[in-house]
Amino acid sequence: MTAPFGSRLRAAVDAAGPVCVGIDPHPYLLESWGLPDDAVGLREFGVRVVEAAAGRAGVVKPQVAFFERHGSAGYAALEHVLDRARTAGLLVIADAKRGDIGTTGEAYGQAWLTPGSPLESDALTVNPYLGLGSLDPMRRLAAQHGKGLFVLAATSNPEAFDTQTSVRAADGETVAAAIVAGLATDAELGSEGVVIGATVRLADYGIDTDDLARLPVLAPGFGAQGARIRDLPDLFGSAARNVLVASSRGLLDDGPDGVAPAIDAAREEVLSCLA
Ligand SMILES: O=c1ccn([C@@H]2O[C@H](COP(=O)(O)O)[C@@H](O)[C@H]2O)c(=O)[nH]1
Repeated sequence: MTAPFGSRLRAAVDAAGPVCVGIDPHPYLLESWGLPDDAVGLREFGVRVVEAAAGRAGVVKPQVAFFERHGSAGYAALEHVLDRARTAGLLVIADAKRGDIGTTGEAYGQAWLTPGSPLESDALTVNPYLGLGSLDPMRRLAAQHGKGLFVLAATSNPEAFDTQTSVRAADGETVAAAIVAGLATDAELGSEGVVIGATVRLADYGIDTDDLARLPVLAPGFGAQGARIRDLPDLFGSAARNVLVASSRGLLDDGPDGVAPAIDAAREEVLSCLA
């Protein structure tokens, strides 16, 4: 029986640190890495990031969209990268932001969260804006298979602000805070987590750091989007130890030989600011 995702995440972070390495093969990165913008280039790019991340970070996060650009060949490349990452002992969060009505959502869960599926990952980013309840089939599948979900709550992109800070009821709770409140907190570190951009201020969303005490927090926005690792304690307070410090371009921009040093530097900076 596989251990729950939350426990596996805690163990991975304790062993290798809280940096979550994005695998985002942007066309400009493929070119600067000397790789073709095709399935061969995607596969090589992903494998090089995995090799740099193994032992230096606990978690990688492939951005599915960049693989999807190349259709079925891109998906074959992604399957290879997922397998290499999991074989290397890295936890994989597939950043696909899936969400749909329940029956279709169940099929997404089967694709990404079922053991033996070609796209099997350890966790998946999911979109609750068709209603948190629409995620129930995926939540059941994740729990059944020891997988994780990261539910979009307060995303790093500025244009999400109005929707996610909307007050939905007389009690003044925001949409984002309601999503956080709706997640399972049945373990010291649960298997249902949230996506909260490192570019946002929790107070604007009515989210208290205590609300995050038992939730893994996937925090994109470090690096290229402007968030700074040294601000982690100010951004997340008492929940900072639950945060996966996610960065893609910031770790990838210096070319294939720059990835390992960039991960090392990020990990050291996180550990020193949390010490
Ligand atoms: O709120 C969110 C949710 C997901 N992302 C994703 O993270 C990476 C960020 O890439 P950078 O190069 O570090 O900016 C990317 O895959 C996004 O789709 C996010 O940025 N914000």
